[in-house]
Amino acid sequence: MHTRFNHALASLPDNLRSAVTPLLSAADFRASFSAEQISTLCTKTQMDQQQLAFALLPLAAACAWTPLSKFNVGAIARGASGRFWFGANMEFSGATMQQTVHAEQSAVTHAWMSGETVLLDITVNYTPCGHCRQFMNELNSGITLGIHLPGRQPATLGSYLPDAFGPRDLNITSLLMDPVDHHMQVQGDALAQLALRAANRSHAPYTEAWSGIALETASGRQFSGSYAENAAFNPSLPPLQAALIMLNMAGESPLEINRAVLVEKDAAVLCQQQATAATLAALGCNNLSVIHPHDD
Ligand SMILES: O=c1ccn([C@H]2C[C@H](O)[C@@H](CO)O2)c(=O)[nH]1
Ligand SMILES: [Zn+2]
Repeated sequence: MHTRFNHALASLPDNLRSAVTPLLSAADFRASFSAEQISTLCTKTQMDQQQLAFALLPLAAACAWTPLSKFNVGAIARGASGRFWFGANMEFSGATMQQTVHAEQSAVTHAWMSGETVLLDITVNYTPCGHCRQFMNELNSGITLGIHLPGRQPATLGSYLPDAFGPRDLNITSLLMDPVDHHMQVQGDALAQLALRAANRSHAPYTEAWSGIALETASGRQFSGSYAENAAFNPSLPPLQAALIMLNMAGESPLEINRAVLVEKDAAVLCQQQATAATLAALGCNNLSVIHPHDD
């Protein structure tokens, strides 16, 4: 089991701690539980799914990477598949504040990158900031997404974001988590192909500046991330952040990246390269290659 869970695990009720420890200890644990695992945990703890989500939040928050604030936010997104997806905030020393990942963005992106196509709700240990409310308004579940906070009545994103500005205001019908394929192609090794697949799945209906990245860590594992654009532009999540979320959820350190390949559409109106290189450099990785594919 990753040592980051030790402290949070000790704070859980006894029956939950004993039921969840073997799951956290699995070699392939990636900060997510299947519907079947959730139902077993509910039975063993006599909790319903929502009580369980609240009870698991300390484990999600234990995944936070917070060198700046030491303020650990945990989120758990629940997919239509019945899976629970952890999310946690990530901050980067030596980069800019804009590179920060919020826990809600982490949980949403974790689910999306893993193949979930609809989210039902999200449970968070603090109230979602305005930026996260706007980020989540890009989802295909829209304002019906459930929001669960400790000590509050369950509510919808719509009630937390009245008078919302969203994709429809810009006549966009393709929403975040809708499956897409941009059919770009590149030559290159396995890491380049992984980055390409991420770019082909990216959500960038406002600019069509599709991009994706793949990272290889010192242990040889590879992680990819797709760009997620937002109707309000600024809350967009760059591809590097999506890949860092996946790397972090899998229990790897952002300081152990050896190599990165960024795939971004040729002659696009945006450019991820400089910002990506700057944040990677802050994490000690100066080995970024960039590939510009063409449409097929
Ligand atoms: O909705 C929120 C608000 C803040 N944070 C994180 C961002 C930053 O890392 C830290 C302090 O704002 O908390 C979240 O993850 N979600
Ligand atoms: Zn936020």
